[in-house]
Amino acid sequence: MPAPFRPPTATTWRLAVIDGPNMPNLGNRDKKLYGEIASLADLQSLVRDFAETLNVTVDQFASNHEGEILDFIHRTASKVDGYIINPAGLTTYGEATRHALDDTKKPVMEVHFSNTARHFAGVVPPYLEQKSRFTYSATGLVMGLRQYSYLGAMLGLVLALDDETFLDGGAVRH
Ligand SMILES: O=C1C[C@@](O)(C(=O)O)C[C@@H](O)[C@@H]1O
Repeated sequence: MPAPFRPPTATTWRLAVIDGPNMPNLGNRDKKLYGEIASLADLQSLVRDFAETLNVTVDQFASNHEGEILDFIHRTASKVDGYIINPAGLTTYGEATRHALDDTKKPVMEVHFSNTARHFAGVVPPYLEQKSRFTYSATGLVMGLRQYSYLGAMLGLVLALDDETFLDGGAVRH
C-alpha cells in the first residue's frame, strides 16, 4: 500500500543505502545491540519493502572494505538523490568515506542500530571519548532504533527531498 502522505505525483527519488564494515556479519553480532535480526539480507529486504511503500528506489551496498565503499559512492554520485549510510566500523575514523559523501553534494543520513553515544561511553573511558566523524557533515542522524533507524532515516530523507523549501530537491544541502 503506498504511503498516504506522499501524493501519487511525488518524485520517485533514487536513494543509496550503504552498510559499512561488520554489517555484512549482522546475523552474528551482539544481540543486545543489534537484536534478533537474522542477517544483512533481512535488513536489506526490510529497507527495500519500505522504499517500495514510499515509492522510491534503493541501491543497496554493503562491504567490509572502505575502498569498495568509496568506489560505490564515486560511481553512484551522479545517479542518486541521497545517501543513507551506516558507517559501522568506519564511524570514528572513516574520513575518506565522509569526504567521498561530501563530494557528492547530496544529502546524507547517518544511521546506527545502537545509540552510539551510549555505546561508545560503554567501550572507552571518558578521556578517550569517541565520536562519529559522519555527524559533522550529515544532513541528519537516526540512531538507537536498531533496524528501524534505517526506516526513520529513509522517511525523513524522502519527505525532505519532497520539500522544495528544504533540500531544494536534493540540489542543496543545509
Ligand atoms: O559496527 C558498528 C555498528 C554501529 O554503526 C551501529 O549500527 O550501531 C555502531 C558502531 O559503533 C559499530 O562499530
